[in-house]
Amino acid sequence: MIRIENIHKSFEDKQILRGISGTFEKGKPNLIIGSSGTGKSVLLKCIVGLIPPDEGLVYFDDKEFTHANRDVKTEVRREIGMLFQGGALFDSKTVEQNVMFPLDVLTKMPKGEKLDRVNFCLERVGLAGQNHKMPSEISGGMKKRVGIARAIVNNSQYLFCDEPNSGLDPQTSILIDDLIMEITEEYNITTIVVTHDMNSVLGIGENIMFLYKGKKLWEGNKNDLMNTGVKEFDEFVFANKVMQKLKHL
Ligand SMILES: Nc1ncnc2c1ncn2[C@@H]1O[C@H](COP(=O)(O)OP(=O)(O)OP(=O)(O)O)[C@@H](O)[C@H]1O
Repeated sequence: MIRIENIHKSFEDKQILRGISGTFEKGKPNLIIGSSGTGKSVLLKCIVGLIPPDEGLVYFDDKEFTHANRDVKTEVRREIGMLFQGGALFDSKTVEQNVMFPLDVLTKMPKGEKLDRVNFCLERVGLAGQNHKMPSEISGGMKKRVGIARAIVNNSQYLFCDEPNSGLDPQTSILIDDLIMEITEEYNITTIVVTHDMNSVLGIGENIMFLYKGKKLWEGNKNDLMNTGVKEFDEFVFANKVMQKLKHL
C-alpha cells in the first residue's frame, strides 16, 4: 500500500500539485487519470522520488519515504519497478539483457539464477524464447511486455506505469492492461498506472483518482463513474464519444 499526504509541488511560480492526499491499495491497479498537463506525471515522479515534493509525505507501507535516510530510500527503491512511457528499453541490449539489467545492478545473484528469473518473467509476460531478439526486431506491444518483465524481475512490491498504452492499438492496449492487472493481483503488489485512456479506466479502473489542475477532484471505482456529480470529471470522461453514447443508453 502507498499513502500520500498533502503533496504540493511548484515549478518556479507555477503551482502544479495543490495538496493531494490518497491511498493506493495493494493487489489491484490504482489509476491516476486526468487531462493533459494536469499533473499526473509530476505526482508519479513525486511518489517515486524522482522529483522532491515541496510539501507532503509519501508512505510505502509503513515507511515514510520523502524524508527517509539514504538506507531506507535505497531499501524502498529496490522494491520499485517502473514501466516508462514508450518502454524505454536499451536499444543496444537484447530482450534478455534488458530484463536482466535490474538484477545486474541491484543484486549479486549468480548468472544462472539471474537467467532463471529472467526466463520466468519472460514466460509470465508471454515472451518465452524471445531472449535474443533486439528491441528493433519486436513490436510495440512486445516492447511493453519486455518493460513489464523488467519492472517485476526484482520481485518488485511497487509497480509504476506511466501511460502504458501510449502508441499501442486498442486491442494490444487491452492485453497490456490485463497483464498489468493480472500481475498486480497474482503477486499482490501495489500498482499505480497514470493514464488518460478511457478504455483503461473502464477495463481496470478499480481504484481511480481523478486530478484536475493539480487537485484531486474525485476518487472511486469504474462502476461509479457515470454519476459522480463532478462537472470537471464528466467533461473529461464524456469528451469520449463512446462514453457519451453509453451515458444516453
Ligand atoms: N521539470 C519540470 N519543470 C517545469 N515544469 C514542469 C516540469 N515537469 C512538468 N512540468 C509542468 O507541469 C505540468 C504538469 O505536467 P505533467 O507532465 O504532470 O502533466 P500530465 O497530467 O502527466 O500530462 P500528460 O497526460 O500530457 O502526460 C505541465 O504544465 C508541465 O509543463
